[in-house]
Amino acid sequence: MIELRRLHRFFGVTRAVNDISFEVARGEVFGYIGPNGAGKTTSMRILATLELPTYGDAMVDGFSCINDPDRVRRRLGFMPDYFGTYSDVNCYEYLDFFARSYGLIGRERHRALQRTMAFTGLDILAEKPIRGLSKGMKQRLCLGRAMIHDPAVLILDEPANGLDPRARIELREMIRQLAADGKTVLVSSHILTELAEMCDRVGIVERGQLLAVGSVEEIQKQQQPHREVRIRVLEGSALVANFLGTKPDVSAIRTVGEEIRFSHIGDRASEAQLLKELVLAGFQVAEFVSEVKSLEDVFLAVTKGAVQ
Ligand SMILES: Nc1ncnc2c1ncn2[C@@H]1O[C@H](COP(=O)(O)OP(=O)(O)OP(=O)(O)O)[C@@H](O)[C@H]1O
Repeated sequence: MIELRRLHRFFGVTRAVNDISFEVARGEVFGYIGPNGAGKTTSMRILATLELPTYGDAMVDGFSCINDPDRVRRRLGFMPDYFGTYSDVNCYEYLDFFARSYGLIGRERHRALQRTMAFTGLDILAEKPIRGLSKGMKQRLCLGRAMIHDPAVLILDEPANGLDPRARIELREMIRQLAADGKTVLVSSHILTELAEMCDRVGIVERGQLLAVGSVEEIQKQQQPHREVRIRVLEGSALVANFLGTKPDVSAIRTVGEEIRFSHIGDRASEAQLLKELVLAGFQVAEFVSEVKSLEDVFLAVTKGAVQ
């Protein structure tokens, strides 16, 4: 549904986007992560047809942002990182204005407004003037504005910026719900942990370049192919250590009391197989924990902290 094809955008000597390519499938939530100035906003603005690339192209549902901007706009909702809200209108009037701008009329517009206000939880605040809304509610309103024409693709530029923990969780749930409804979502952030739970895949960008792409687990595997595993048995840890020593994908075995730690090369399935073998060998395994690097760790391993 989204495709960046060798996308470039230069501003003078600044290579804001420098040869970025990736694809996002229907119903997927893709996290676009990078430090300030990495090029996230610029590539999202190109997808939203607000900016033209220097080279390359960006596609939405198969339509080019350069050659077919009107078709792209029909299929895409964009929530910018800074958005203007008209403070003297109420929530209903604000969304109604955008519904009319998208050419929705009559019953269709009414249904779009009902659907959007119910989804964003703004139905109870329909009459409230925008100047009286909290930051979290304004963010919901802006999400509502981006989805009023029921687009297949949503581009959300740092939507969680400045939200309190509860509002962040609510936003995450709304994004997951959109994906469950078949929408494709590209969401950016420089707050890494915030994206880990809501994204199917992430792309890490820095200085206009895509440094890594895939699920957090895949990127973690590329960075460090083995995982640290910690197991606890009720008794016989020395025997377990001997048993593990016979396995070719296990190394660096350490025993502390009834706890055994080791490095394991393999995926989740081979870990589960190892656990099964331990249990079948008669060991009473009380705990089996595999430590996956957090998104934060992956990000630090991939990026260099460079700015331009
Ligand atoms: N219109 C412009 N003119 C000149 N330089 C620009 C322009 N827009 C962006 N840049 C530069 O391009 C680079 C990438 O900026 P961009 O806003 O895309 O990054 P970002 O990853 O979205 O960062 P942030 O998290 O701060 O929003 C930066 O160095 C920025 O200064």
